[in-house]
Amino acid sequence: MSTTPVIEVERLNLKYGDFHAVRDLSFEVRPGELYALLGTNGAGKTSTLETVEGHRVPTSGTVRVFGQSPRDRKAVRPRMGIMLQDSGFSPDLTVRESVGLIGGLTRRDDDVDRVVDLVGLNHRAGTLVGQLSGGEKRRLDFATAVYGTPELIFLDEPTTGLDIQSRDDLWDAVDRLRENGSTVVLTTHYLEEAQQRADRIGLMHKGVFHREGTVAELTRTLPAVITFTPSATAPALPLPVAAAADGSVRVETFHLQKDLHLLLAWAQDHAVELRDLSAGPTRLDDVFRAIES
Ligand SMILES: Nc1ncnc2c1ncn2[C@@H]1O[C@H](COP(=O)(O)OP(=O)(O)OP(=O)(O)O)[C@@H](O)[C@H]1O
Repeated sequence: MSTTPVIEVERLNLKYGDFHAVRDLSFEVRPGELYALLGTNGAGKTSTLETVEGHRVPTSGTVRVFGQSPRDRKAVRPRMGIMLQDSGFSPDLTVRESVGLIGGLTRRDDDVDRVVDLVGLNHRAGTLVGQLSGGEKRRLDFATAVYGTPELIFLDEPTTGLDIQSRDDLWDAVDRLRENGSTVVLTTHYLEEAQQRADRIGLMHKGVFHREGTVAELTRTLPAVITFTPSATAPALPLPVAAAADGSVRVETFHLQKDLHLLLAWAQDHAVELRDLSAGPTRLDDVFRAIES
């Protein structure tokens, strides 16, 4: 597989009038990666993605997709599938007719029924778009991204409005596309999905990267947390803790396994019950919450 980046963004700046929405942003997405562009509201994710997709001209900086300008639509557009937040299909067309239009719009070939089946809408193939539920419409949006199995797929909040089964189905379909070699760029506010699936994450805040790296690299920057409530008669604890008014205590540690072992051994030796014990690695949510603190 080629190691030339699929997407190269170098010192991208985007301004809306006097407002500087994206500042000197640089990143690349490698072949076969699932790259998640995450961030706080108004961080500049949509503006960045619109530029990478070729819909917006940078104020300054360079964006290359497959080594070319994404504004070169003929060369680049057929190679990328975009799932927008709303594809804007006519409510008067059926699902099958709508999926049939995607080929003409994207200049990719595929079998309409295969795609309808892939996005789980075969039981609705003859239904008018205007009569679909919110989740079914979202699956139709997904069809625009996967039609013709493009090399690069943009998924903008793909699972918003989907029930758990539909989410699993969508991610199964994404997994199959990745097995086939597709590169995926994801935006989502469901951090768990990014934590589970992203190879790398660009975490944006106010137009720049707050952090960029693998989930492990991002979460490693914050301590893991152990919380529990010791019994009132417990002897001195074996670790420094922060106590809360309700009697619970909190341990912050970069050595979770070692400190948890120490604590459990101490509790066993002193016959102390650690009520409501919880211990876990740092989550992406914590990295997010730390942005503004
Ligand atoms: N057309 C526009 N004109 C003026 N300002 C804009 C325009 N589009 C976006 N902005 C501003 O630029 C900033 C970045 O917006 P953008 O939509 O890229 O952020 P985002 O990270 O996608 O946010 P969200 O998570 O809330 O969707 C925001 O402050 C937004 O108000």
